[in-house]
Amino acid sequence: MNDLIPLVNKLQDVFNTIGSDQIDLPQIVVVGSQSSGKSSVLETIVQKDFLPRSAGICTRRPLVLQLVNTHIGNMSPSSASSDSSLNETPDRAEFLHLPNKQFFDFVEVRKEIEAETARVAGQNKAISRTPIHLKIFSKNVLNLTLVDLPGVTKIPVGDQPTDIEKQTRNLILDYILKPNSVILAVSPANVDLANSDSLKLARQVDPEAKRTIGVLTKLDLMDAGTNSLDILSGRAYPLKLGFIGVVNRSQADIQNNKPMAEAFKSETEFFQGHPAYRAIAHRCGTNFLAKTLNTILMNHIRDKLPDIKAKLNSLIGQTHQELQSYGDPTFTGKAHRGSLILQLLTKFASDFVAAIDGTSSEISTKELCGGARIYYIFNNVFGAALESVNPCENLTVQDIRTAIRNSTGPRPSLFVPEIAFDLLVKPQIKLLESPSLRCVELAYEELVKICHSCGGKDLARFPRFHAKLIEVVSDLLRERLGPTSDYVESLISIQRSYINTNHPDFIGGGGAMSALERTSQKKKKEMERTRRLSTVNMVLAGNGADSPSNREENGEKPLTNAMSTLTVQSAERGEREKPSHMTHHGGPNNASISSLNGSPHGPNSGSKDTFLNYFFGGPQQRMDRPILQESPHRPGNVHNVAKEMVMPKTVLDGEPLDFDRKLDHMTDTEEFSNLNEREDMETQLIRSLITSYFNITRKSIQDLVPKAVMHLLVNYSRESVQNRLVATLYKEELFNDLLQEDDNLCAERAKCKAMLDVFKNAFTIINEAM
Ligand SMILES: Nc1nc2c(ncn2[C@@H]2O[C@H](COP(=O)(O)OP(=O)(O)OP(=O)(O)O)[C@@H](O)[C@H]2O)c(=O)[nH]1
Repeated sequence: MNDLIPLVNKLQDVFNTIGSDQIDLPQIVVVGSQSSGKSSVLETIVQKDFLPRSAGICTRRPLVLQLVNTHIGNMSPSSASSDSSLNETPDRAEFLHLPNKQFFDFVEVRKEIEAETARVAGQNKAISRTPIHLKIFSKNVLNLTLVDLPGVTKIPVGDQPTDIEKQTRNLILDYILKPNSVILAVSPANVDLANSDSLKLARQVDPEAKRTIGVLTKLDLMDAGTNSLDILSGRAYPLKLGFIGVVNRSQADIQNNKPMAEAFKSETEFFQGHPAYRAIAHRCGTNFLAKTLNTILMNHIRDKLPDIKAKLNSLIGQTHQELQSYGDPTFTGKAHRGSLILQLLTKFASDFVAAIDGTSSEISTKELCGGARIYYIFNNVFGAALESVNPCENLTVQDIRTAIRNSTGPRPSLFVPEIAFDLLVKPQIKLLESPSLRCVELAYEELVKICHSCGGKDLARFPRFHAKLIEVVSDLLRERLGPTSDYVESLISIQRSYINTNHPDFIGGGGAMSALERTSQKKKKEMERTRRLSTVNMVLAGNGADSPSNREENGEKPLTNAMSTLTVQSAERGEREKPSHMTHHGGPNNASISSLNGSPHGPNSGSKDTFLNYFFGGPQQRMDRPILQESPHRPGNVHNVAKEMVMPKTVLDGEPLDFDRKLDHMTDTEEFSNLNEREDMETQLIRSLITSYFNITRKSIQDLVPKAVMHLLVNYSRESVQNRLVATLYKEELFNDLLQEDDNLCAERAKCKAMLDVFKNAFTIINEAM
């Protein structure tokens, strides 16, 4: 049983070698406010002057103190040569940070503690969390493991930081929070217990007071007539482990170098001679405290050992697993290099393919990744980008009019020419190029991202190999980016190279006209309604009516007039051009006129035969476009209307034409702002034709670009990645370089290996002891 404390000391030693605090080993933690007498208690237990003493704060680093009783043979393995020599060994001390040095002079021990404290915590009054490990071998001590902590301070002194109180409290809490710590709460008897910092802290972490043992110091300094019997007998403040009263050396005793043995004697005399404590003297004093602590610690260890063993078992499992994750260094040897390279390379390639296909085992449930992101790019990003393009983007009235004029050449504009539509729609199709190329880029960027996430933990071990794999796949992707972008660019060029007005979905001239007519009629009706309302208002106001003739005088021509004009022209063209399927008669094409003017045949019957249908794809004319020829039959009225559209008004009116001025105004927007009704109609017509054709092209681009990206970029790289990697990297001369392990990883593996050894060692120690 008495071997249990050395056992924990052994475990502590083992864990100290790797600085691991994963196992919460049973230990006694000494807690108290500054100058409450903590160090004095420890010194009395050890029966040696070995701790720093000064006016201010002395303990500035945790001191883990292992007391080893040499009388019963509890020597450290390093120093124990034979059992017979044990009793002859003088008391000595060893520091963990000075493994090869033994201290026989305890003044030197104190100096070393001071120097080591200053080395880490500095020369001022600051504190540090790094513990000092000290082992004392003596025949006068009982086996114990105690931790002396800095005392709780309230006000910073000297160079102490302003939050010194918080720092100290946190440090103390770190130690006493561990469930396997027994709290030795030191309180000076000459201060009211209600103000005891140590008991307050202990209660925070041990509210049931199960693992707190109280120590009352300075009982000799209590006011005359007062005593702490209530506390010591457990009536004032109940603790399961009880209170023990001690009397340490006073400052004067220390200064006078009062020997420990004498201090012991004085303490015993104090309790035995004190009227209040005489009855409990056998349960007071440092000697009794040391014995009690020894028993408490042993019982505590005995209780906790099965848990510690179980914890060690699981730690061994975890650490073993972690060690495996760093890879086995033996497999990088010459005999295995080739197969290792091939295995990692194949894993990388299959990760890449799996990420694209969405079959990866590490698929995220938090965000879109891999192939799903490519799908998202196609359907959402690219789709939305295409949808946002306005078919008539940057297309002003002026552009349309200029295009119409330019496309008629030196001749006056008679019809809305196909060439103008062609001229105008091509640059609009070009607007689809930029989002399409961006779609290629985005898919490319996604593939690059995918390749960066491939390889997993196995490859983290070989950073150079990983980087090389990424480089090769990135090169492959970059190679494919050019051809894919070129192809997509040519898809747009293909669309622009031939404007297929025969496309079944194209609205055509007839459709556009009908739509326009519907809109204009709607507008007209609205205008009529407004006029009627205003007429009523005027009549009511006693004013003249706004007759239709008046309106025409004011230059307001009904829209249908212009439509009729266009239709009449179309009839005339029909006459002149005589498509083979049309009947050859002298007058205008009545069917067309009637259809545009809302004939009972409806817009879908005769309207297809208007001149616009002819140009922009009326079903009958699409296949057999007639040759233009001058018709000898031109009814006067039609001729005049057409003439009016062809000839500038000034010429008709006989006014002299100022050519220079007209030339200046050719590109003047003002000219376009005063469009006549027919010109307005033409512009609107062109716009709706462009929109219709653009929408057809957009739909087809939206369909073709993702297909091209999948075929030329995604599927290509997916299928060729493995071959490319093997061809580029599976080369004997590269193996050494590729299999260079990461330095950090090697260090981590070594640390992990050491940890595993420690856990295994600790497990064996416990197994042997139990
Ligand atoms: N008379 C008397 N003086 C004591 C007793 N215990 C401690 N002292 C004195 O109180 C002062 C502080 O004691 P320490 O043991 O240094 O107190 P500490 O809690 O370790 O102090 P820090 O480590 O600085 O927090 C010293 O001068 C001791 O001599 C006691 O039981 N009786």
